[in-house]
Amino acid sequence: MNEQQRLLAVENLQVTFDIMPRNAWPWTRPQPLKAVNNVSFTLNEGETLGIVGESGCGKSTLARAIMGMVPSQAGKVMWLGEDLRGLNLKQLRKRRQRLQMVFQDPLASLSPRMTVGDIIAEPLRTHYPDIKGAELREKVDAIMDRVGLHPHQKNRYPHEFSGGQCQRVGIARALILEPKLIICDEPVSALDVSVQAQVINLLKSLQRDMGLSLIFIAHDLSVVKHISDRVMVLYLGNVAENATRAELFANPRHPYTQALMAAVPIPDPERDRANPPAELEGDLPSPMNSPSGCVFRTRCPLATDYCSKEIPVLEDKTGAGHWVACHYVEREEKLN
Ligand SMILES: Nc1ncnc2c1ncn2[C@@H]1O[C@H](COP(=O)(O)OP(=O)(O)OP(=O)(O)O)[C@@H](O)[C@H]1O
Repeated sequence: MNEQQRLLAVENLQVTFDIMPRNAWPWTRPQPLKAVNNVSFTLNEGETLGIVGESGCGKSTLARAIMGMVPSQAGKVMWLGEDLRGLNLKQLRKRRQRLQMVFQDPLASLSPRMTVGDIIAEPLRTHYPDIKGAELREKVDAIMDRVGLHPHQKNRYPHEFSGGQCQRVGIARALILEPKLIICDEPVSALDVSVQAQVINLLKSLQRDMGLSLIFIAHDLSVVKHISDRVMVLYLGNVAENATRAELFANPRHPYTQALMAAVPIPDPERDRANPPAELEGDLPSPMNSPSGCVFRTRCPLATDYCSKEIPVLEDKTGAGHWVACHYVEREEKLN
């Protein structure tokens, strides 16, 4: 590790929901749905981690579990060396000043009855009630200006703004407490393609100028490519692969990552055009009934009998931080 400070270390995090089957008898027991299974990763100050995977693979649940918005049953969420899972709500609220979230649906995540100025000021009012009047207005104006909104728009309501502008309001609200990390849960997937690039560029410039760390969640590898330092691929609540952006895009190793790449026709000079990876077939299995052994085996072109018996360990296959959970990806030490 370099000199950067370790902000977040998620260790073997597990989130299970108890689900009542449809048309269940009153005496039926709820069934466990493993949404996040033994997920581990680290994030340093100033770093951006992209998290990708199909719909339902546990990205949002992971984000919410880190924030303490859904309960996790096992593991650790080490934030600046302290396990957030061991804190009570009051302590957690205090830590959340430095740990903010931006949500997928910009309009739905903003209160329709509040002006955008009040929405942006609310976290400051809650955490620092002494800041008011001109000082509060100045802070709101400055942050609106920083995210590309005109401060004179602060008396308007969210429905008067476009989707992209609402997302800027959401980002301003997250920024006003000067966080160290913002978890962006699919912040651009509800936006038009032309607006997506603007919001991604805004986040990139904020990250650079303010030394922020970001966790950027998306379905699409092409979206995280432009913003991430590292990329983690999730499948059915499990980490399939985690590598630097350059490594992952030049040399995707897990068959699931390869299939995701094949599904997104991005013009990419690093891709091997002669041997394109196979596209993904079939649907994501239900997390209430995960396949035994390797969870990806039912859709994997490499799967053998062995994969149904043994769970692959997430292993650094290069010795240089390219983590893959697959029995058939060979270890190959990188000689530096
Ligand atoms: N509050 C909840 N109660 C029960 N099950 C839940 C809850 N939240 C999520 N799930 C289930 O957990 C699994 C993971 O869902 P999650 O929303 O985290 O996936 P995702 O990868 O973020 O999907 P998307 O990209 O569609 O948002 C899904 O099977 C989902 O139905």
